[in-house]
Amino acid sequence: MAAAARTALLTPPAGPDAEPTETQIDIRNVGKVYGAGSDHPVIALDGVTLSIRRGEFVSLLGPSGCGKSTLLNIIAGFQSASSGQLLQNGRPIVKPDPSRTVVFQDYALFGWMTVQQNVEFGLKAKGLPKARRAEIARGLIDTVRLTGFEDKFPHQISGGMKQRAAIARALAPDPDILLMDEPFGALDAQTRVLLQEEIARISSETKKTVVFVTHGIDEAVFLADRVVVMSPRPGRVREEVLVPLPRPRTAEMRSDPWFVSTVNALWETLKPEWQKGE
Ligand SMILES: Nc1ncnc2c1ncn2[C@@H]1O[C@H](COP(=O)(O)OP(=O)(O)OP(=O)(O)O)[C@@H](O)[C@H]1O
Repeated sequence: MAAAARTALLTPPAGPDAEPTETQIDIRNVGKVYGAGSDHPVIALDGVTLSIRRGEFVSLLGPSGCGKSTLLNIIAGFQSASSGQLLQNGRPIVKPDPSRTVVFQDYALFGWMTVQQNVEFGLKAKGLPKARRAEIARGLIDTVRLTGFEDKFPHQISGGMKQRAAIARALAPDPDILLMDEPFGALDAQTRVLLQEEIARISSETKKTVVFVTHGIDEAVFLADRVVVMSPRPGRVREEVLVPLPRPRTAEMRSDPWFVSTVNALWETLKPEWQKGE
């Protein structure tokens, strides 16, 4: 992307509608080496520094293998960084925690549980009485527009519905941070667009902090307040694009001139790397 355009896009929103500025996730100079000490160590991340504000929707965009999932797993607490520091509200992230939940590409629903039971599962750790769990789960099932499918098992519903159920389950513990790893990657193009609109709506309504990993440039821009573009491996933050589109995001915004030109500019920047990674 041209430097002038990038500078313009990086101008923060100001005035009464400006987003709150409280840092929720602070990633400081994080590196990750797989197989350190082996003959073939893989440097997945190198010096990643990123601050994410409470309530912000950040898309992590980059070519295959640049370390997006690694970074997400480190934020989740599933993996540890090899170097650097990761803080949530000023405290080190050392293990998984219900304040950060994850939605994966492959849904990760329990096949032997109904939609309702899957969503309730996310509430078990809270120690709530059964009736209250059922009530909260019904509300979340309604939020993701799955009412009427509570008693279906995962094999009885479509991929898009499975992902809606997985989103409801991830929202169940009322996390501060929702981490999404290519959540729509396995869905057909139409379902993907519909679910993008749903997650845009849900994230606006619930005001969660969202970190969304994707290869999809238009998806990254459509959903995010900020697109963080990563370099090819070893992954570093290569550029950041602030998205000035208002919320709630609507389908028409995909034809907004700013949206179209930004997606095109990002594609021109990333195309050579995508081609190399093919
Ligand atoms: N457990 C592991 N052991 C060794 N290398 C790994 C491991 N996990 C990931 N890697 C390597 O680290 C690099 C980053 O992987 P990662 O999955 O984080 O990238 P990504 O950007 O999410 O890729 P994709 O978009 O294809 O999912 C890749 O080269 C990958 O092969």
